[in-house]
Formats: sequence, structure tokens, C-alpha cells
Amino acid sequence: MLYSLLRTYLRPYGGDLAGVVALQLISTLTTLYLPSLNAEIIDNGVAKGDTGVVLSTGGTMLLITCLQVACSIGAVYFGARAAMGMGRDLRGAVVHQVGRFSAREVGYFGAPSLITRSTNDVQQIQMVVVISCTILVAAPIMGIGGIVMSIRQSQGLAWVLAVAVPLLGLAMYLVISKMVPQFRLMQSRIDAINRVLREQITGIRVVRAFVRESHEMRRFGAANEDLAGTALRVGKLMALMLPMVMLIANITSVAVLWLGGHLIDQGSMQIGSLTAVLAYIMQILMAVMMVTVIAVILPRASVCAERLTEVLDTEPSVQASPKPLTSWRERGIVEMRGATFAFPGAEAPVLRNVSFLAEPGMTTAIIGGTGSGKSTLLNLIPRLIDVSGGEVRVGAADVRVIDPDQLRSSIGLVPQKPYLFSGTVASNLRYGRPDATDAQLWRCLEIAQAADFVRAMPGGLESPIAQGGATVSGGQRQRLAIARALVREPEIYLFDDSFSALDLSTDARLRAALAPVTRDACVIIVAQRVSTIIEADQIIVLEDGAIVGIGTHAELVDRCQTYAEIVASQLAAQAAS
Ligand SMILES: Nc1ncnc2c1ncn2[C@@H]1O[C@H](COP(=O)(O)OP(=O)(O)OP(=O)(O)O)[C@@H](O)[C@H]1O
Repeated sequence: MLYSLLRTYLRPYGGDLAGVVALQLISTLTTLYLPSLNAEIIDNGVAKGDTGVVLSTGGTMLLITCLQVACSIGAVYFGARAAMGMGRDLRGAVVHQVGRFSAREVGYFGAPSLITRSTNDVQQIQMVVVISCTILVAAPIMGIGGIVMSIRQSQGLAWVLAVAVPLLGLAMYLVISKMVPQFRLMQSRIDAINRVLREQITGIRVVRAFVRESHEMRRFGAANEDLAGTALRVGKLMALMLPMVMLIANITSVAVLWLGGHLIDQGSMQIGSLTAVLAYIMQILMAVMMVTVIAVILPRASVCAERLTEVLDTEPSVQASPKPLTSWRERGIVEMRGATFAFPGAEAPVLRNVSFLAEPGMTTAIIGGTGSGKSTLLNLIPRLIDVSGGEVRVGAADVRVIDPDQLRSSIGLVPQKPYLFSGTVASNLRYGRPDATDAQLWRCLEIAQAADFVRAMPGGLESPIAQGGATVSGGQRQRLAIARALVREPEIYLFDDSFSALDLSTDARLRAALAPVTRDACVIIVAQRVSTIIEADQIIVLEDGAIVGIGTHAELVDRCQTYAEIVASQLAAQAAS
């Protein structure tokens, strides 16, 4: 998976990668050439007292070193450019794909995991590319070249290499084979600690309110200990690697010196060749070390590639039609015909055979117990989810054949948990209509009963809003979200329990102000309070995902037992208070 991901996303950077290969090739070959020149200085310059050879060969070495440095810098530059470009493209592709997901896919992966995947996981893959660009070319050339060059210098010492290289390879294999499972474990430990931390930060008020700080500290402590323990095991294995390499390198050097000394004594080898062989041995061992670095980071990157491919290969369940309708008649009519919806894997459908018609100029209210499917029903209209059976129509067309952007721009949705973005009051209100004037914003704030508190804010329309709307109260957030939907002037308004955080008098004033503005629009209101919907043209009563009553308040009180019970329970509650 890592390979196919890299092949796809590195393709546009073929030129940069070719540059890396060429420059690394030159850099590594020059590194290999230097010990031979050093041998030349010792054997033909120092040993024979020829200063000319020392100076001219030394000068050549200096030039070659400069070339090597220039090539290494160039290789790092091109490698980083390819890796960063690939990372940017991959991150962009993942975020674009997540943008196409419906609530179903987002729910399946979970928001925290999608964020980790598009940031940390992409970073791991980027790191593999950066390191591979340096190592994958250099290591084989340095390793094989080092062996060839040292045999060229002295065949008598070749068998030392024949023992040392496999021995080092075996030692590395043993350490890495212990390390790989620890790395996999570490990735899941990082996931676990992220999960605990996110939960604790998001739910901090609940933790404090229920005095569960010490329990949560213990929970975090356990996750922290797990991660630290795994990291320590990996660290110990890593710490073992360098001394092990140095031990094998030093034993090899001693063997080469001992054998080389004998060969020099016999006159079959020169002292310069011996120093060159020693340098090549170090280079060969370096090459083996480099390969092990790749072997260490690959498993982690493979896990990340699997996670990213899973996101990229997931087909969104809500897809635009191949030939989407961009204009359709009667944009303000909402109709459901036998609409059924089941969450994936769920045994029973959440909505069953729901049919109704909501027309422009009409207010349709939906009421029902908790979990009866009210929000799910509303989410079907802007295609945040798609029906499992039946049909949802807006105007003359099935929502599945309408261009999703066009469909959604005809709808003003106020979700049950309204979300405000970091910015200002004005930037949030203009979210669905960037060209709205200040006067229009104030008008919508007046209708949403939000003008007074916005006026009281130090900056008015330009007052800052924190991420998620954390700096305003629940009721204020709800009213700003209502104003945001009004600014759009859509044909269809969907209010998902949008008046629940308002007191009764604000609720009544808001509905009174809303009536003239939404006169020609189709309004669908999900509500808990009967008082909010008492004047609706039609009320739909939902129970366990099915419609059990449909009509006006007066009709339903007589005809629908579920509705009559809701009314009775709320009247009793009012009387008690
Ligand atoms: N992502 C999900 N996966 C599985 N089941 C879900 C999911 N979201 C909601 N449900 C289930 O679907 C049912 C209907 O949920 P929905 O949010 O539509 O109810 P609701 O009538 O709006 O409730 P409330 O009045 O509490 O907001 C509930 O039983 C809920 O448990």
C-alpha cells in the first residue's frame, strides 16, 4: 500500500527524484574515491617524501570534497522539495475526500482519527521520502562500491569483509525484528493517548462537575505509562544498535590491522592501501546502518499508508448524480414518499415509510420523543444522508438528481448543535452569503432576537467569535445560527430544535418576527415544546421513526394519542411549575 501510494503521489515529482538520484550518485562515488586518493598520498607522497604528489593529490581531494558537498546539498534540496510537495498533495487529497464524505462516513472514521490521518500520518510518509532520498541511492552504492574498492586495494583482506558484513546484517536483523512489533504497538499507544486526552479536554466541564479529576488522571496516567513503556523498549533496542555496530566495526578494524600488518611485513601490501581498506570498511558498515534506518521507519509508514488509503478508497455514500440538475421547478416544495433510513449495521431502520408534503408559505412542525428520528428526517432534505428506501423530493425533482451545491443553497439549515467558526459575528453571518450588507445582517439579527446582545458586544458586528462559538452562550449561539440562515434568504428553512435554548417569551417574539420573512418559504421546524409549534399549518408526530399523526394542533389533540400525551405532559409540567 505504501508503494502504490508513493507511486501515485510522487509521479509529478519525477524530475526532482531524478535530480536526487544523479546528485546522490556523484556524491557517493566521490566519497568512495577519497580513501584511494588518501592511499596514494601515503604510499607515493609521504612514504617517498614527494611533496609534489602530496600537494597535487591533496588539491584533487579538496576539489572532490567541494563537489561532494555541493551534490549533497543539491540532493537534500530536491529530495525535500519532492517530499514536501508529495505531502502537500496527499494531505490535499485526503482533506478533499473528507469534504465529500457524508455524516455516515465521518461517523465511521470519527473526526479525531480523520484529523490525525490528514496530519500526522501524512507526515510519517513524508519522512520516509526524505530519508529514502538520501539513503536508498547512497547505501547500495556505498556498500557494494566499498566492497569492490577494498578488494581492489587488497584481495588478501577480502575474507574479513566476507565475515563482517553478514555478521552485521544478522545482528541488525535480530534487533529490528524485535523493534517492528514495538513500533506498531507505539502507533496504537499514541492513538490511545490522543483519544483519552481529546475526551478529557472536550469533556472538562463534565469531569469537574462530577468530580472525576482523579479518575481521569489515573486513566491518562495508565495510557501515558503504556506509551512511555513501549517507547522505552524501543529506545533500549535502538541504544543497542550503535554499540553493536561499533563493536563489530572495531573487531573488523583490529582484524584488518592485524592481517594487514602481516601482509605489509611480507611486502605484499602497502601501508596506504591498509588505511584505504580501513576507511572502506567504515563506509560499508555505514551503508548497512543506513539500510537499517529505513527498515526501522518503514513499518510505521506502512501502517500510516494503510490508514490513508482506507480514507482515499472510501466512496462517499452521498454522491452527486453524473448529470446533476442545476435548475428545477417549485424549489420551495419538500416532499417525502415512503422515505426509509437505516444507519449502516443497525438492525432496525431509524425512519420507516415517512410520507408528507410541505409547501411554500406553510409551516410544518415535527414533534416526537427523544430518538424518534426527527433530526435524521431533517438531514435527508439537504442530502447530508441519503434514504435507504423511498424518495425525498424538493420541488419537481428527487434530491439525488439535483446538483448538491444548488440543492443546499436553496436551504437554510439551523442544526440542533449550531456551530460558529472562529472569526467575527459578521464573518459568521456572511458564511452562506459573503456579499450581504451590514444593514441586511442587522435586519436578520433583529428577527433572530440577537441584535440587542450583538449591539452590547464591544465590537458590534466585528466582535470576535471563538472557535465553535465558545465565547457566546448556548441561546446566543442558537440565535446567531438562526440569523445566519436568514441572511441566505433560502426557499426552504429547516430549524432543528432551534428554539429549545430560548425562554418562552423570546421564542414567541422570534416566531412572530420570523413569520413575515418566511411568508413565501417552506418552513420545517423540529421542536420539543408544543407552544413553539401550536400555530403550525401541519404537525407531524413521529414515534420510533414512523409517522403516527399528521394535522393541525386541534386535529391532533383529538385524533392522535401520542400527540395528546405530549400536550398533556407539557401542560402538567407547566401547571406544576
Ligand atoms: N450515527 C449514528 N449511528 C447509529 N445510530 C444513530 C446515529 N445517529 C443517530 N442514531 C440513532 O438514530 C435514532 C434517531 O436519532 P435522531 O437524532 O434523528 O433523533 P431525534 O428524534 O432528533 O432525537 P432528539 O430529540 O434527542 O434530538 C436514535 O435512536 C439514535 O440512537
